[in-house]
Amino acid sequence: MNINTLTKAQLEMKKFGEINRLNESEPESRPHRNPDEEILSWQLQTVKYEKNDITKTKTLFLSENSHFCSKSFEELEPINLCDMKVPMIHEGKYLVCQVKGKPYSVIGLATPSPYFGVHTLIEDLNGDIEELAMYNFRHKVDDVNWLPLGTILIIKEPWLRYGSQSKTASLRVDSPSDVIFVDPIDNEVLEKIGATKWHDSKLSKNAEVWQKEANECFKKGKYEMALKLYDRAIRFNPELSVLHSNKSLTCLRIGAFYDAYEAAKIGLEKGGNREKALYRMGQAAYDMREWQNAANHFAAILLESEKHEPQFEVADYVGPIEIANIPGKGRGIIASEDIKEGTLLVVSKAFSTSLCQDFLSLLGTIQSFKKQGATADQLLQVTQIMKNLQLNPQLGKEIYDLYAGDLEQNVDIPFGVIDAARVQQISACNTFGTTDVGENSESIDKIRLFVLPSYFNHSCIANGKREFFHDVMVVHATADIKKGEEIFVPYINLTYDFLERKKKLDFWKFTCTCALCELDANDENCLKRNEMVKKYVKFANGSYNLYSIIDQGEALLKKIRETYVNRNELKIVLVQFLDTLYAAYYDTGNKLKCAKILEEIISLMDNPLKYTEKIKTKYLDLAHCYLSLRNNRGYKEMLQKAMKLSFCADMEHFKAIYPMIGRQLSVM
Ligand SMILES: C[S@@+](CC[C@H](N)C(=O)[O-])C[C@H]1O[C@@H](n2cnc3c(N)ncnc32)[C@H](O)[C@@H]1O
Repeated sequence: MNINTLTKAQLEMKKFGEINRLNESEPESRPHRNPDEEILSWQLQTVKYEKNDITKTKTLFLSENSHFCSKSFEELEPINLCDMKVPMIHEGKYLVCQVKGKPYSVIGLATPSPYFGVHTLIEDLNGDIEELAMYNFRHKVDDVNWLPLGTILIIKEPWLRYGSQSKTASLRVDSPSDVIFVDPIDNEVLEKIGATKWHDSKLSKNAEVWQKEANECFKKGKYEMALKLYDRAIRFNPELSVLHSNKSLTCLRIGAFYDAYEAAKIGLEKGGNREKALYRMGQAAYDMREWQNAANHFAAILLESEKHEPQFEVADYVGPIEIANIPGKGRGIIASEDIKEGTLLVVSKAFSTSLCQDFLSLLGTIQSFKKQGATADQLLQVTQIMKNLQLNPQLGKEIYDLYAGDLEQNVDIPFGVIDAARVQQISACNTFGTTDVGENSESIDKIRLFVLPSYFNHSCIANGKREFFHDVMVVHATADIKKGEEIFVPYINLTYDFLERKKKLDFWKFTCTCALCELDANDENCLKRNEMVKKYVKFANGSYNLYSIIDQGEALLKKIRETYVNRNELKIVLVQFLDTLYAAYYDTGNKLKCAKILEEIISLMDNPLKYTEKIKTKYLDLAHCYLSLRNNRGYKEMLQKAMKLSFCADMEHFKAIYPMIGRQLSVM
């Protein structure tokens, strides 16, 4: 290809390829940088950006390899920049440094999902200067204030490599557990790392001064800063109970639940307010998923105080199921006893959620580089998981046990260590786009990671069904299941045809062998049928003539029926087609015809697929039709069926959890 015809993105990819090769070359001594020149040029660049109001977030390509240090700080030896090589991971070493350049944010484009990060300039103990890229530390892309100038860092096993934009060396950190932040007032640590010259002797040694500052930060919602300052105050006066109590509340606000629990407990031991401490411990235990422990604390408050009602939320529930090894599928979930259709199997609160309000228009850049799953919501999910793990390292084991794609399973990751590449894989393999019950099924805008439900394998014809109520997943049995049988949930929407289903499932790298996929794979009419429907849908969408849509639809319906003559079950495409035709008849007001079509759809789907969201609404549509046709018995019967398929005990329950249906019922 002529170089002139290459697009900007292609050129960048080409350059990226060259730099990748460079990063596989033999390590050489790190090129020296002139500290004064580097700092000056960094400052000039920052001024230029600010003056021209250029976005301070840059996008760059990242190589797929990643590194994390599994050793504790005590096991490492110091190293300085002048003794480093490039490209090289300096295993067994740590680098002490201080932030010297105003950071700017970056989005690193990597597979399977991108990383948020910041770029800055650091100085080591000898005064040497290097660039540093730190990924996965914060959730918000444009937030760089957490890394102010002068911050003292210890980087475990520093990784010096050639950057993706230029051939200059820079340090890269992917896993937040590879950096230790040092308080400039903490002489003990500074002495240990030989950095007493950075000790800030002008700072007060009075705990109450720091308590006051921490309280101010807390009031302004700057919780991370508040936490740092409470810790500083505690260093100067560990006996002051209120410091621990305030620290506990701050930890709750940022989601560090185990620390919140410990701090409240210490506050209580040191004579702090009992009710507050019990409440905070209860809240923290709830978030630690220690349901009974949480309930005990709330009950204690209730017993001891008449003033407050305890706050109730759902607890996780595990029905008669267990995790087991399934040949050819890794692990899966099986029934631990005979299960009846409709049984509640799991209630699970999400471990983390990518919140749609965190989407920034800027993240559109990521979507344009989208590969499989490399979407902005994946990125948010990955940073959320890492944040949760960083704040609650106790949760590491259950997360690292989850399926991680091609990465080796059952590796030992030490407590508190974050393996960024693994988290990325876990997020890609186990998070699913979810639609809350009662929401429009088109609005899939949140992805969430659940722990136990991640062990369900997929089947299009499943015997389990999951539903989402905000960050809670509920799974029910949709068929009778025998003890020892595997329980599946569908990962994808069944309105997709065979090829589309196959394509979607390729993302999880397996081929579904359920009855529907087997039938479709061996059905010589499958592709022809799908093509006919696609062509018709295109025509119907582009036509305003209802009667011509119906005429052509009826003609095609005949042909579709013919393609199914040798097949007696799971005629999904016929169902989809009837549904399209139903919509056209609905617009003509022909209720009798509508009822007939809906009756056929329902009879064709009288198998576990009747639980799919779309079919459930067909029962309601039919109820609607029967009502117009003054068939009251039929109306009540269909409502009862829709309610049963929603796993609801009675009509009030049905309306409460499906407000959309409730509204629909009220206009019937
Ligand atoms: C969310 S995990 C499910 C739990 C996983 N099997 C484990 O061992 O932890 C998704 C992965 O499970 C496997 N899987 C799920 N359904 C499968 C199926 N029907 N056949 C084969 N493998 C399947 C695929 O490797 C997929 O990427």
